[in-house]
Amino acid sequence: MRRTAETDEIRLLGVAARGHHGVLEHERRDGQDFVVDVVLQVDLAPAGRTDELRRTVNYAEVAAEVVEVVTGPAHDLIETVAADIADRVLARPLVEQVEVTVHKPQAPVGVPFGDVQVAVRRTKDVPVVIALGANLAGTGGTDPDRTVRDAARRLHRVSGLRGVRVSRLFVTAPVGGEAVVGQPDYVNAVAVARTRLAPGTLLAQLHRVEAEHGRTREVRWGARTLDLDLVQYGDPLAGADVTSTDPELLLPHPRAHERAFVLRPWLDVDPEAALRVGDGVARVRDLIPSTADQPVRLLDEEVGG
Ligand SMILES: Nc1ncnc2c1ncn2[C@@H]1O[C@H](COP(=O)(O)OP(=O)(O)OP(=O)(O)O)[C@@H](O)[C@H]1O
Ligand SMILES: Nc1nc2c(c(=O)[nH]1)N=C(CO)CN2
Repeated sequence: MRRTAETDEIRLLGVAARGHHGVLEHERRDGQDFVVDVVLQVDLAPAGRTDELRRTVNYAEVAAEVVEVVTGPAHDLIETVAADIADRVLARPLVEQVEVTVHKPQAPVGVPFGDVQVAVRRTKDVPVVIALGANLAGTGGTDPDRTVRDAARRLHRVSGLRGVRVSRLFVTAPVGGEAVVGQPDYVNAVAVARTRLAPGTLLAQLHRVEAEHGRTREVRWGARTLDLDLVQYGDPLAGADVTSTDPELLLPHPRAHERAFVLRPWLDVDPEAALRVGDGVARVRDLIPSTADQPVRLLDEEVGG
């Protein structure tokens, strides 16, 4: 079945408020009525499944945001009003695309007219970091390094991901204390990309790729044919990353900052990489020294190229 988020929508129509936007002096002075429609693309399947408000976008909050912009500082153009609203609504993690229409029915047009509207559409485009790992043979006995390479290639075909770049492959000792004793070494890599998908939708796509490679979810920290973790969603240096304490999707990944098997490949693909750690933001290159006790080596070094 086609992913539903591409078709699911919340439509908030006819939000009315008085504002002072306009080029003419009397518009600035007297104000007039503005009417705004907001159409949000949001994957509504999780909310439909659980009946939980936190799994969708609260349209009352969006309406309040619209009124705040319309009644807020005056702009010359309704284009600016529409773009402001669109940017604010799109910053909500679950919103993948937004279309905002601003109507100005009392605009000084000079001739009889029905309505004037501007409509802007904005699509999410967020940097993301995905960690790949494998330490068991896949379906048909595929080696872990082959599985990681295949999965990395597969990421290029995930609808809603673009600009995928993948690190070289690293061989890493299993991390996780007692739980990983006796496990074979892992092959790890990190992919950086941009996405228009909401975090949960992207994670669902990653789970699908894991399943295609024969991943079954059993023991926590158990050996696995393929593990894809969403390490970070958004740019922490711009203060534009999503943080989440939902156990189904913790963001940033709570253990990434202490894992050489994530940090080393990440630095390999992005020397300027930065990660939110608690209240601060650290460069990945500065986090690596404290993981020096975790054995990590380039796979290519091992096979001589
Ligand atoms: N940032 C995240 N990326 C991937 N899965 C996450 C994330 N945050 C929470 N999870 C949840 O963790 C659950 C268990 O995932 P998984 O079995 O891959 O954990 P793990 O790989 O054994 O441990 P770790 O999370 O320490 O790497 C998943 O069902 C998923 O919903
Ligand atoms: N070296 C290494 N150790 C791990 C890894 C991994 O990918 N590489 N993944 C784990 C759980 O996701 C637990 N431990």
